[in-house]
Amino acid sequence: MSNSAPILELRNVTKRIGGKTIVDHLSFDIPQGVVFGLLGPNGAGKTTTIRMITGLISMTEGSVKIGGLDVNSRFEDAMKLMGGIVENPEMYKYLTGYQNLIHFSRMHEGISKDRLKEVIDLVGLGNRIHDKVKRYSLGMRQRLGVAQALMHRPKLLILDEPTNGLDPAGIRELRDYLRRLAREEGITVLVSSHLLSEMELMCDRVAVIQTGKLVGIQEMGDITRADGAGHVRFDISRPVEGAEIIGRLYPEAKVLADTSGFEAILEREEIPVIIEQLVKEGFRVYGVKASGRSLEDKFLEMTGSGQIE
Ligand SMILES: Nc1ncnc2c1ncn2[C@@H]1O[C@H](COP(=O)(O)OP(=O)(O)OP(=O)(O)O)[C@@H](O)[C@H]1O
Repeated sequence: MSNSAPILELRNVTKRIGGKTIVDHLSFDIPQGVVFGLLGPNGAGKTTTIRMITGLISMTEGSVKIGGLDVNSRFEDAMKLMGGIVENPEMYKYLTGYQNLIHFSRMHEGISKDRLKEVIDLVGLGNRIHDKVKRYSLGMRQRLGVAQALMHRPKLLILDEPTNGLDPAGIRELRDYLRRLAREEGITVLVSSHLLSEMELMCDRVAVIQTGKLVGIQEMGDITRADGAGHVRFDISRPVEGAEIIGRLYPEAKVLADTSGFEAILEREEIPVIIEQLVKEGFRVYGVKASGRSLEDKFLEMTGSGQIE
């Protein structure tokens, strides 16, 4: 397998249950070493997709390859390349974190104590690993789960809704070490979430799914690029009046005024037209600032719905 070969390939992956299509011909590739997000509202089919990738349920149609190995025909070899937490990781609360890892290491061949130390350090549990799991915060249990999923050196780590129940500090921590895994260890990470803001911070690339269908794939770099459409802020005199004029000129721009100016979602080429118009109408323009478009805007544009958090 060359370095540029995708670590995960989905082709027309479909799940029908009782005549209902839950996942509908989903096709996408995930390259190595990225943090890839599966984003969609509740019930979009994220968990069902992940359960098919991890072999927990069968596909009705389509194929999944992990590291070029077909999950149907080469199940065991494909699974060796993957580590995942799909359902909540079942840890033994009355054992220490370390005892739990020792227990789970017996499910694989040849995991050394050195390797355990490595994964413990990687998830930052070094100073608490000999505490009982019942004393761990949710974030620490989550990290212990990741350590367990990583011990056999998988190339692909799959986490279903990993931020569920974490507080903002926990989410930031999780995000930082997932990104570190991708960067330093070359591990590819697939995470699912229904929270746009988290995906935007955590992922390099995001696939948006809705009612089981792929709506779009987006590079985070593209979304935050300032030369495409974006949020633009105009500081002007008489902002409410100015906003009204621009709103009439560009009804798609969602113009929003406040006391010192207004903001609008605009294409780059619309900006000089607006400046010209404002000056012509006698407004004083004190400043114009383009900022990158958020994933939320892009998500709304792709799904055409308000189903976001
Ligand atoms: N075994 C099943 N039988 C019938 N319907 C199912 C089954 N499993 C899932 N579904 C339905 O398929 C749809 C997608 O479910 P899934 O759990 O994959 O969504 P999700 O995107 O992961 O959402 P959530 O974030 O709520 O978990 C839902 O409408 C769900 O009710």
